[in-house]
Amino acid sequence: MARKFFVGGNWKCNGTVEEVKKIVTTLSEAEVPSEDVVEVVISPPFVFLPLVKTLLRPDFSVAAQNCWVRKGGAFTGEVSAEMLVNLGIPWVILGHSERRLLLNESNDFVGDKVAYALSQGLKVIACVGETLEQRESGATMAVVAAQTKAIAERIPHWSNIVLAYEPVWAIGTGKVATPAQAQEVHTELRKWLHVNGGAEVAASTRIIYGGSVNGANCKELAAQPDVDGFLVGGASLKPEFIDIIKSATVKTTA
Ligand SMILES: O=C(CO)COP(=O)(O)O
Repeated sequence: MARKFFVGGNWKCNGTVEEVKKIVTTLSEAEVPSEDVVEVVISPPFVFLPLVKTLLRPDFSVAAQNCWVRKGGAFTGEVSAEMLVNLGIPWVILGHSERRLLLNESNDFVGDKVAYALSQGLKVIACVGETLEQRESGATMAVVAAQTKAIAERIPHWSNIVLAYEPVWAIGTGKVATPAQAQEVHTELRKWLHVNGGAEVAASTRIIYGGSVNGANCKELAAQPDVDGFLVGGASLKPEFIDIIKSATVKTTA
């Protein structure tokens, strides 16, 4: 099954109403490949989700950056999966390294969140990735496999999940993984999916790369056979995000 190229824009904790309107206008005016070629998902902070959803072009969709691990209730400061569904938000990013590391979200906790979000009908961008220390000690695959396993053992199927490989050392550092480094981990992750989920899951699950992706490096990364798209941070706030969306055509012209 062909894997449609996927480009996510993770705005993280950035933006004002004015900036949101400006970025969304830039996106609306851009000429990009059709929905058949690329799936684009924009992820603003919670407070801007309704505004972005209202203003965004209909061929792009929106994602929240997190949600609560179970049904909503007395959990001050949290936003539940049910609320996202109620607002018509189709996607949620879960397990981002900034939450794993800064907010101590464990593999089990992230796995529980992914399972609950899926059970409520959300689609999930599930993030995995190693720190520099882990990479240098040769633990990359063990780390991402453990993170993926904690998700896999809790979910009924992979059909509504995009797996984002985001090496922590490449996030916000300008130090992008080389195309070979990205391809190597993506291949390993696909093998892991094959062994643990079967041939169909391995062939159809999109594995996207995140970490210092920009307009200049996206094409070479996109050309890697197991790179099915990107999760973009800093560059998703800039006009070069459009070039990153356009890198999807590397797959169709290959
Ligand atoms: O964390 C990321 C996307 O989720 C990547 O961030 P940067 O593109 O800013 O490195």
